[in-house]
Amino acid sequence: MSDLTLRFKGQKNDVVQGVNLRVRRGEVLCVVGESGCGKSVTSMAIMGLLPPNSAQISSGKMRISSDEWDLVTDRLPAELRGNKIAMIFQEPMTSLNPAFRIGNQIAEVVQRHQGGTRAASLDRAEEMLQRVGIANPGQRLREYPHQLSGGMRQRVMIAMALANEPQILIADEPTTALDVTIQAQILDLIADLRDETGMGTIMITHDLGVVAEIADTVAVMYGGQVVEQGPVEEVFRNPQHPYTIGLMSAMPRLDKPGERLAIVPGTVPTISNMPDGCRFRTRCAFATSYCSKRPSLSDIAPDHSVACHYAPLEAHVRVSA
Ligand SMILES: Nc1ncnc2c1ncn2[C@@H]1O[C@H](COP(=O)(O)OP(=O)(O)OP(=O)(O)O)[C@@H](O)[C@H]1O
Repeated sequence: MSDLTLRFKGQKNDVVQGVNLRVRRGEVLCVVGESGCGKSVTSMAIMGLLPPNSAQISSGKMRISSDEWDLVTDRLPAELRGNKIAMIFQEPMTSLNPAFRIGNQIAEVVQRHQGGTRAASLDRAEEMLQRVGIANPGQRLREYPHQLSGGMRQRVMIAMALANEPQILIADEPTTALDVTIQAQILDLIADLRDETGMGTIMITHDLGVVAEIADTVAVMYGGQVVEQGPVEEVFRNPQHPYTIGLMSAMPRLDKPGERLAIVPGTVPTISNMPDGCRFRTRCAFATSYCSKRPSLSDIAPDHSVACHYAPLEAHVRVSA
C-alpha cells in the first residue's frame, strides 16, 4: 500500500498521513504504536471498511501482485475480499454471524470465491476447522458461534479468513483478548499457515513480545505516520527514531511475552492539535525548530528507514533518549 492519507469529516488534520506499508510473500509485518496512532484506521481503509460518509481518503494506492486499485476512488473489489486479502479482528463476532451455523458461514465464503458444490464447500470448512486445531470439526460445523468458547470463535474466524488461501492476511490485535496459552497457539497457527501457503501477514499489535515472536519486519506508527520501518532484528537492535527508542527503552524481555509498549513521556496530541511537520516533536527531547518541516521516511540502512531529520542519531544521543 502506498501513500495512504485520510481524515474524518469535520477534522482539520489527517488522521493517517502518507503511510506506505509493504509485505512480501511469506513475511509477517507488525504495525506497532500507541493507541490512537491510526493502526486500525489504516487496515480498515485497506479493506474498504471505513464509513464512506465520514472518512475522506485523499490519497492511497493498493497493489496485490498484479491487482491494483486506487483507495480514493475504489473500494476493495469484492472478488478480492476474502480471496486475495482477508482480515481477522480482535473481536471474532465482528466476522461471525450469531444466527448461522459456523459450517454454513465458512462454506458460504468458500463457495462465493471458488464455486463448486455446497457439499465440497462444507468439506473444505471441516478441513479448515481441523487445520486451526478444532477437535470434532464435523460436529462443530453444525454449531452456532455462541456454543463455542472465545478462543474457538477466534479460530473459526481464522479458518474462515484463510479458507480461500488469501495472499495477504490483515490481523488487527488478533490475540489481545485471549489468554496467554491460546494467544501462543494462534500465533503458531498464523506462522504455520504463512509457511505453508506463503501468505503475507500484516499484524497490528501493541505487544512487543508478539512482534519479537512473529514479525519479520516492523512498522512503528506515531500520530498517523510511519516513523520507522525495517527488519525486526535491526529495529530492535538499532532503533533510530526517538519515538522507537522510547518504546524500546523499557523493552519487555523477549522471554516475557504479553508486556505492552513502554510509556513514552507525554501524551499523543489529539488530531486537532497535531503539530505540523514531525508529529512527534512536541514529545521529543531532541526536537529543534527544523522539525516543523515534515521529515520523509529515508533509508539509513538497507530496508531500514526512519522519518527523523537527525537520523541516524549519534550514539550519545541514543543513550540519553
Ligand atoms: N469513525 C471515526 N470517526 C472519527 N474519528 C475516528 C473514527 N475511527 C477512528 N477515529 C480516530 O482515528 C484515530 C486513530 O484510531 P485507530 O483506531 O486507527 O487507532 P489505533 O492505533 O488502532 O488504536 P488502538 O490501538 O487503540 O486500536 C483516533 O484518534 C480515533 O479516535
